[in-house]
Amino acid sequence: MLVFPNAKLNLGLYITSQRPDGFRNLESVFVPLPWTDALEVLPAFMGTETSLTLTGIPIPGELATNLCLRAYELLKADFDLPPVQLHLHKVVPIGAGLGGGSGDAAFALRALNDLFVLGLTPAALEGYARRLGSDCAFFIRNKPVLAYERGDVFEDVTLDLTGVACKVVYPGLHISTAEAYSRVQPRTPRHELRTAISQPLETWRDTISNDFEEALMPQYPVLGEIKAQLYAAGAAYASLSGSGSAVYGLFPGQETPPKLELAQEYQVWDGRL
Ligand SMILES: C[C@@](CO)(OP(=O)(O)O)[C@H](O)COP(=O)(O)OP(=O)(O)OC[C@H]1O[C@@H](n2ccc(N)nc2=O)[C@H](O)[C@@H]1O
Ligand SMILES: Nc1ncnc2c1ncn2[C@@H]1O[C@H](COP(=O)(O)OP(=O)(O)O)[C@@H](O)[C@H]1O
Repeated sequence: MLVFPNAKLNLGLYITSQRPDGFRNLESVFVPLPWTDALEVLPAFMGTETSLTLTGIPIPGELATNLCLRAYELLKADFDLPPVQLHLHKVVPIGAGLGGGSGDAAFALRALNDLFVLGLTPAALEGYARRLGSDCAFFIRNKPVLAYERGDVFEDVTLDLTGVACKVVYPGLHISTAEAYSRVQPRTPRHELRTAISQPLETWRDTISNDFEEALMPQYPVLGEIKAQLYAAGAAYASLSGSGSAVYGLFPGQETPPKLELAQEYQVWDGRL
């Protein structure tokens, strides 16, 4: 079975309070971004052990800690799964605020559920996904949602960005999510996100923000520079995604996003949501 785990963007991100479990409560709108990895999930050859092979962007950390294998082990603890042969071709930048690893984990759960006919409901899959990372549960629904608490409790949101031209710029800084959180002081959001997101996209520039920007932009000026370039090029809305370091711009009404003069080592995704 071949699946294509996509990335996500955060439209607004407010870190509202510290939780007793060490995590922060947040408010954010998550939307799928069709920048994808490719993940193949097959039953292993008879007599062979579970394996994971990797191509594409190198993934830091031990192979055993890869979220695809962790997803398999999590289900194996509850179901009599046979050994599997996994192959991940990594395309989505890592440590970019695009949830690439979380998407792999959620798509691995979904693929294993389908391949071995486990009969898990979307709600049950979300439960497993939550145990692999705060962001993972979103990728089970994989449609725009308002996210709360650890980023794993959702409310539906009326938002149709289908076809909106989008540019994502990844300047190659790997920012650790835990470190980024440690730099932010939780506070009450200045605008109500549910109300702001329901207004025309052109108003978001004044009403929707990401708390990580204030915390990270002084140390990494390149993030603010890319955001300014996206606005100068005509973006109706531009922001850091998640805890960075990817910055995106939305260009409604345009066929394709405009070209930008960027440093060569930056990775760019141009497309439509
Ligand atoms: C910031 C966000 C916004 O969507 O995305 P990314 O920038 O990572 O894509 C997420 O909250 C990232 O979720 P995820 O990447 O799954 O984080 P996890 O693995 O669960 O946690 C990594 C670390 O981030 C911190 N953390 C994460 C989520 C949360 N609600 N509060 C936290 O304080 C904790 O220090 C935790 O140890
Ligand atoms: N399949 C995977 N793809 C990417 N990162 C992974 C994967 N499995 C584990 N990781 C670990 O997850 C971290 C990055 O997660 P990712 O979701 O790509 O970034 P972000 O948190 O910025 O959205 C890295 O430390 C990486 O080692």
